[in-house]
Amino acid sequence: MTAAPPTPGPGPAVGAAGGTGVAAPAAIDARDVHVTLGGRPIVRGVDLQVPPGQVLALLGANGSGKSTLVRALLGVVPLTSGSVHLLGAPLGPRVPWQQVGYVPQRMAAGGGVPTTALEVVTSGLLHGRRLLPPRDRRARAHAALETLGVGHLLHRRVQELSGGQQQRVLIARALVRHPRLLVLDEPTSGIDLPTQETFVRTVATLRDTGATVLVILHEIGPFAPLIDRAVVLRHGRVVHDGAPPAARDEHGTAEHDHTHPHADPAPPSEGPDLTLGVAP
Ligand SMILES: Nc1ncnc2c1ncn2[C@@H]1O[C@H](COP(=O)(O)OP(=O)(O)OP(=O)(O)O)[C@@H](O)[C@H]1O
Repeated sequence: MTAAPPTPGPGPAVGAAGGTGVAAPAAIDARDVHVTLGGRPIVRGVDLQVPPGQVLALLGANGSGKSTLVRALLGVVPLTSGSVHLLGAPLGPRVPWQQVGYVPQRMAAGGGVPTTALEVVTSGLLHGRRLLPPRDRRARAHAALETLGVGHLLHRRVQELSGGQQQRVLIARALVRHPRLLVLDEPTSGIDLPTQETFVRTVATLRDTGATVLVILHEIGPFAPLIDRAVVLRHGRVVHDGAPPAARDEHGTAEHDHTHPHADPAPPSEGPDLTLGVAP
């Protein structure tokens, strides 16, 4: 019989939990993930292991496959091949979904149906095994909205709210379940600066509780101090994985990260060929 390999397989333990010597599973463990949509390969062989407590920014030009990758990681779009474990469980019913928060990109908070912020946020307390909200749902929804500075909107119809307010309601819906893994798809895009700063404070608070955060960003912007690691996609492949890329040259201002806003320029080529300036 051979000894266990030193490198972990799918669903590995990657860190020590609380000094007990018991290793905690990776929050995300994706191996050789491929996604084809409409006959076109969109995600092409992505490996991504995210240890518990890490704040990871997923960057890349428009159309590089960021949203598709995240949706595949969460089981929203099917994998063409590869494997994904979340919080130690293979993608599927064994994932503790009540501990996973997801804020999709560009979604109207009410989905066009007249509904209040309370109802939207409370829906974040439901999952496959809980079809009725808990009794303390109102207090929990209010607390989540308060975290984002909009507790006073609890009984307002979301259709009457501004884009930034609706975005805060959607984030509150993800936070109300106290996620161990929070995934945000461009939470700050098109949002006013005060709301962006509120998001950053909220993510910092969540990070301090040991949660893992994966955030798709067009601009690292106000998130910069929080980002432990940046992964850059190009044409569905990882072309950088490490420190956040440094802005440079004509893009060398704090306001302009060169991963944005240019569309993924050339047709897919074989192998990664993007050179990025990386902060030491
Ligand atoms: N359901 C789908 N069917 C076919 N093609 C799709 C589908 N969803 C996305 N695509 C294509 O996949 C590519 C990647 O899209 P995706 O939204 O993942 O990129 P992105 O990096 O998140 O872009 P952006 O920054 O603009 O949001 C695009 O060319 C898009 O048109």
